[in-house]
Amino acid sequence: MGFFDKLKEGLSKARDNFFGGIKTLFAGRTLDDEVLEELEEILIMSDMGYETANKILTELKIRYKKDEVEDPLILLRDIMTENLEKENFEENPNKKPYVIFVVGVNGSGKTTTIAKISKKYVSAGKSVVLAAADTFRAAAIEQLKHWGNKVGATVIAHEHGSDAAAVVYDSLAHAKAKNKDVVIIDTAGRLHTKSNLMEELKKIKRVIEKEIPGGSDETILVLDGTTGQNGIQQALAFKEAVDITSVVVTKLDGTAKGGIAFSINNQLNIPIKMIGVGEREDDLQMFEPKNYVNALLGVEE
Ligand SMILES: Nc1nc2c(ncn2[C@@H]2O[C@H](COP(=O)(O)OP(=O)(O)OP(=O)(O)O)[C@@H](O)[C@H]2O)c(=O)[nH]1
Repeated sequence: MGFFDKLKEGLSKARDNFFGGIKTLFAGRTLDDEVLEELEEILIMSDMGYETANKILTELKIRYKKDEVEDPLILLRDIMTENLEKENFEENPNKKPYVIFVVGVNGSGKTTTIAKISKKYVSAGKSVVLAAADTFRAAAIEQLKHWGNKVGATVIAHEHGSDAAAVVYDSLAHAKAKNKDVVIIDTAGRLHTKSNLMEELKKIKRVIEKEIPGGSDETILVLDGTTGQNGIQQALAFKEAVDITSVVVTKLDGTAKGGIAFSINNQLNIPIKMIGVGEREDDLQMFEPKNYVNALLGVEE
């Protein structure tokens, strides 16, 4: 299956329940008040947030009149796509070691994401170090070792319960000493309290900044796409603690809504890097706004 077909299959719940209805709604009709009202309802229900839905509608009304478009669905597709486009920060993959700091609550899909990113680098001939800095959950270290073995990355781990920042320090020292290309840092998704977790992440950030000029190259937040507005609140807390550079949204196959991507872009103002649309490893794809919107709306192009 090609990646667009996978994306389409993964987003079928969101398309069947919300966005796909727009195609039927628009079919053979002009965009009168009745149609626009129904569209507004669909957009708001999809989890994209009231403000974003209104922004898209306003733009649609203006451009529909001005551009004299033939197919309003394509115009809507373009406006939704523009709404998701956000310039990604500049990656400098030749910097050594290139440091990727990964955060997110337990179960969001952090491990799957780290495995996928590691594999990408190893396949490109780069040496990868994985830092097992989730020392709180016993199984997390084993899980990371398993993935390290599978993809061919070195895993630096201490004992369960040890200081997470020390694991990060050792991983960076190892990478520098052995001239490794990439360091990916796995972190805890839960500690005794939320403030403990944020303090631990800040401490790790300080260690990275001390050891690597300019700090981490990327700080990725992994977010479960089925959590809706709760997930956005969660993301704000992480953003405040560690300056997120991009978001990976997982489990989009498990949501009937799918508007969360728009909320991330607009409410959090952070670009989306990848999306997960299934449990298999190759279901985590680079995020392409136009493909995403085409798959949601059922537009073939
Ligand atoms: N349906 C679906 N499941 C996913 C996706 N991404 C991850 N999962 C599943 O979600 C579960 C949690 O993923 P992990 O990668 O283990 O998550 P984690 O954040 O590392 O969680 P902990 O190990 O608990 O910290 C696993 O069962 C994954 O297979 C996705 O895009 N779609």
